[in-house]
Amino acid sequence: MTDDQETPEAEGATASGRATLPLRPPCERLSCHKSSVCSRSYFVVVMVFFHVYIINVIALLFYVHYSSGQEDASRSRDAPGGGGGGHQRPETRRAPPKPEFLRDASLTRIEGIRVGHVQKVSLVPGKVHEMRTLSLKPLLFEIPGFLSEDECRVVMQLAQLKGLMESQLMVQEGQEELAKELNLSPEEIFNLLDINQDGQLQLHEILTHSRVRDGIWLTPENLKEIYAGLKADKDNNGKANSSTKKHVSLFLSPGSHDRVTRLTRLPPTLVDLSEPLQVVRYEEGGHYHAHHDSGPVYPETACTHTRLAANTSTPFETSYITVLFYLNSVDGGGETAFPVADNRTYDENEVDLLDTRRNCDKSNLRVKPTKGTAVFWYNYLSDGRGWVGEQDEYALHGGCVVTRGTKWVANKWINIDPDYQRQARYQQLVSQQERGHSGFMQQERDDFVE
Ligand SMILES: O=C(O)CCC(=O)C(=O)O
Ligand SMILES: [Fe+2]
Repeated sequence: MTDDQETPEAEGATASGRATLPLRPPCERLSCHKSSVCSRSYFVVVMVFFHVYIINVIALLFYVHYSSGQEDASRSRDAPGGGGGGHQRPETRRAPPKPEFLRDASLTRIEGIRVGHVQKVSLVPGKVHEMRTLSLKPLLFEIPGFLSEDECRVVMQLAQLKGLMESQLMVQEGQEELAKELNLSPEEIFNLLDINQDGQLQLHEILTHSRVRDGIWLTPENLKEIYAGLKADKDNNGKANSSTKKHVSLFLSPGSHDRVTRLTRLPPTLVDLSEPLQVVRYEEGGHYHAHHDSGPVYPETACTHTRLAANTSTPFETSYITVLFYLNSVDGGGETAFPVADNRTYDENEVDLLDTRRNCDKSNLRVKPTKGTAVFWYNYLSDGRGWVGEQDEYALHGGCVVTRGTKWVANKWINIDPDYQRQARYQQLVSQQERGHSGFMQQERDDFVE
């Protein structure tokens, strides 16, 4: 290319005679053009991004607001008297709300970890107990020193006292023998019964221990007779009194279920509504063939403790957890046997594992009765959702023959209906009954005291 071969702009500029402007290279022009186009598109792109960003932020805010609104709605639906207003998820996505009295009723299951594992548990202030895993199938634990010596004695004496009361009411002729066996002074009896230790025996304190048989309770007249028999009613005014006031901690007093509640980590209501402690005494030669503490639940015989609510009480049959207390150390035999614990290998056609008289020695696990020790086990598996599942066939157990001395045990069966809704209805009925009953008790007390 020569010097004459100018660019068209250069030529034009020369021809027009206009002042020659410094020529900008084409690329610069182009760049200028490009820059203006670019800035517009750049602006558009930026604006688009900006809008998308704003829309995203708004959508996010809506989402946060919407989901917290849903939580509030479900919370208010669960709350007592919650109207369930506001946004609600479709019912299919949520289990039906629990009734108020079972809101906290998810059944905690204690982990066994492995056989021999020891975990520390805090059951009473200032004391730590050790809980040892004895088997995983059934989930079975042993807690030495759960009851003090005094508590063991009190439970045994109270059981004897109740035997005496029953004999006074039912079998007059057995009375003297039992009274001798009881070997308690009227004052000691008084102290055992005087739950609040106020030096007076209120009717409800007697009634706490006066369920004679299923559905049969002592009447005020019976109690007057018993008072007279025990010479506790010194003024003969139907109101018992005590001259000495000795403090006896009553394990069976209302609220004494605390320790069991702490041990099992179950909702307190479930423990409180379970049947009362059952004390059993075995003489030499006594035994108890292997059995389950709970039977299958059929709709028509459904959970007998549900029937209690309909005024036909006990026997209870659905023990979710059994807590067994050894009230004395047995001189010979009397172990609690778990024939198939952790291992179901026996040919059960050859060995009758239910027969504790013959086959206790073949049991996979035997617990030696030691005064104050408690063992507890789950008779049911979990349903995986915090409620009672299938019955645990490994929970089979029995009492081996007492070869020397006597054996005293107390059972605390924690009754929970495997049918969650039925348990809920039962608890509702009981709380209604209790509200009505407290009025009745007050009336009875007034009548009795004067
Ligand atoms: O006596 C024992 O060791 C077991 C008692 C028992 O299983 C029961 O009373 O249900
Ligand atoms: Fe049992």
